[in-house]
Amino acid sequence: MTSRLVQATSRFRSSVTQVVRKNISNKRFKDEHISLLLCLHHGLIFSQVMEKPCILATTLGAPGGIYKCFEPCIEKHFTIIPYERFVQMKEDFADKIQAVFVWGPDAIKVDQNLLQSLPKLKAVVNGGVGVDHLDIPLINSFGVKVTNTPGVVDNATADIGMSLMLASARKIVEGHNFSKFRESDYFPKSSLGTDVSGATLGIIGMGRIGYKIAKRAQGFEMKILYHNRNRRPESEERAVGATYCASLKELLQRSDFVMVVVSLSPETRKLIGAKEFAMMKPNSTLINISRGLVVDQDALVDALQKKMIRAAALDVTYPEPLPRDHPLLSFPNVIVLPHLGTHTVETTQIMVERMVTNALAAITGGQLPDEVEA
Ligand SMILES: O=C(O)C(=O)CO
Repeated sequence: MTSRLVQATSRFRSSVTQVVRKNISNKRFKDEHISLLLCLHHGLIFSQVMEKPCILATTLGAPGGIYKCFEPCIEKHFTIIPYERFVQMKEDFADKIQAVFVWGPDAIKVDQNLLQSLPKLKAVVNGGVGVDHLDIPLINSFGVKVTNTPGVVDNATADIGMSLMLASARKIVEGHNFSKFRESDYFPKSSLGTDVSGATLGIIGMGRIGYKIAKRAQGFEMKILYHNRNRRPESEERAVGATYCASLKELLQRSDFVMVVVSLSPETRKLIGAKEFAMMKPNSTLINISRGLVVDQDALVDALQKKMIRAAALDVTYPEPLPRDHPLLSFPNVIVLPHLGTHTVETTQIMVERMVTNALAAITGGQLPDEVEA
């Protein structure tokens, strides 16, 4: 009798599992259905459905989670647990998650609590290059590695920097708004732009992205200055004709466009503040594509109000996005983007593939292509 019951239960489990699997792979079940089934049959089918290693994806499924369309590339190797589902069913997922995927300064904090709740975690895998939002020593103290995607983001981020510089110089956003909402037929003369060609560009931070910007600026016949922790005579100065400024002050005093590309660290936090704005030319433009906190935003508002600089163009702010009533959004000469540095289909695809490679390496104990050391 007992053995017949065991056999019947086992047949029932296997037919339920097959139905669930088929419907998951055909995408006929919605997330809620899957969650419900997993709850109902927890213990019966769970281990069979979750046969791939699990990752916790922190913003994949969020409203506007742009990475959703890249799920197939991840799902080849992993079962994705969106953060929202994890929060609802922590006990079910906690000991199955082996990697956490985060995208830049994500809404979700990888903190002590989260790390403590994931005993099988091997890696925190970051999309993008900046890892200032991750406490690497803390993460490493749990025996967990951190990876990012260097190199992959350089062209797209440099392109955003150039787009912001050109858009600000040539009043692209103001011109568009005039065309769309105009109250008269004449674009005001006071709205004349300024030349990029032949102007002086000061790049703060001559890493891989700074170098890509310098290469692009060369095509615009710009004079290129740079300020960096280390001088880069071989690759940067000779290749792109950039001139090193040992002091930030010199760069600020000489540049028509100041492009901030440094990564955020305790040394670069509020690197550009009231003192620095006072050094800039009154017709200069500040472009920030690094992290919002590298610029003191209150000092920027003050500098714009006092016309100490001509304009600002920002891909990054704090917070992101800015509240709609933030004073920076009230200036016609300020462009604010919602951190679009890497947002192209091609770059994001490569970024996700690199994240998958890093996660697989961490889980299988292989060599990590992009480990970030503390
Ligand atoms: O790669 C990053 O960290 C970025 O923020 C690109 O904009």
